[in-house]
Amino acid sequence: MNAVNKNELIGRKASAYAPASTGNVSVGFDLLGAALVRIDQQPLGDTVHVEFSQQDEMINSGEFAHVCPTDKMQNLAWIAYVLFRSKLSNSDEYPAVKMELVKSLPVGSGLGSSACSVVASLTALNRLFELPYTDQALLTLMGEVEAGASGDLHYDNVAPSYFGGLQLMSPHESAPVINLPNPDSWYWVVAFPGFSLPTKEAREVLPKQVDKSVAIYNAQYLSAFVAYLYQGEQTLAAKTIKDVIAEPYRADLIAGFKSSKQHLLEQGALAVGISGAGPTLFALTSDLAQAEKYKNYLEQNYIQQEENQANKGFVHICQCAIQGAKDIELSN
Ligand SMILES: Nc1ncnc2c1ncn2[C@@H]1O[C@H](COP(=O)(O)OP(=O)(O)O)[C@@H](O)[C@H]1O
Ligand SMILES: N[C@@H](CCOP(=O)(O)O)C(=O)O
Repeated sequence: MNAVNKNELIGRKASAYAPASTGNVSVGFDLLGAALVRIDQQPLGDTVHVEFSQQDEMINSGEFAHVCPTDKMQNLAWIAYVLFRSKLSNSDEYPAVKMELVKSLPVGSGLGSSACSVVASLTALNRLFELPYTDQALLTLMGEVEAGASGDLHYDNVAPSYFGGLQLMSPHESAPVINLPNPDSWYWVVAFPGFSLPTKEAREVLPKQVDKSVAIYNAQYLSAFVAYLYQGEQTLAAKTIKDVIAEPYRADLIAGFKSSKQHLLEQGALAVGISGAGPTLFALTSDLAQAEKYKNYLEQNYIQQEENQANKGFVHICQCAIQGAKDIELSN
């Protein structure tokens, strides 16, 4: 491409919205994740707008812009862009990029906030550059950037945020994710208490090895969960959600988690667990009226009410989002 054509690209725009996700879903540590959509259809995720421009530029906007690093080289959305570009064989043929990250999720929340920025950024860029990367290549880039933030490679946030649905990571590189049947009868009540728990920190408390009995329980719960979903037994599947790997070590890091979990299970919740690495709690029910009750309870009892918090807590009723960033089209 010659210089004139390069200039002609200036002003071309693309955008992407990446939904929040809940990693692990308790029963599949680092292997299972669900994309989330609020039932009131309000956004719960990040949006990225990109545009070919004369010079590189990055701006943060949105409700949680204040929690984003101001130095663009520290911002995962921009780090993703640098990696995206570094692996393009014809990178020199394209102009600079102006990026706006509309940050709608708190950081260190357990809702895949870092993944949202990475997925929205790479999806928007792939559109802007006219799809140089396949889904699989893009997923690999997403995993690489996410690993830089959390300390370990795990796809359980980026995969659902990009593809939507309830995604199980496959051991086969050629088909890295399995889209499980969508548990459409479930309402996910997600409560972010208003304080952050960095994923890196929540991974450091986990033991490096697990007992044989724990490995067997984990295999039993996860395999039964998947089998029930394929049998259409969504309630049984939800009741099979149990975390024997991370929750025993992380629960004490999250003020109010144990008491809220006990209360919600007594009220009939199908499952209650830590969303991702926490501190967000999720509770499942197939009854919307119950979901509203859990929401009220969590607003009163799980959300931290202190003044001067950097983040405000929130509780939302969600469902598993069918669409991820890949299929959500935004008008610029
Ligand atoms: N755009 C971004 N969105 C979220 N986190 C970001 C972003 N850019 C840089 N970061 C940094 O990456 C780290 C993400 O923390 P992490 O606990 O993994 O978040 P989460 O669990 O919410 O995904 C934080 O140190 C945060 O400051
Ligand atoms: N599998 C990861 C999930 C981290 O999710 P996040 O939303 O807290 O970043 C883990 O449990 O560490």
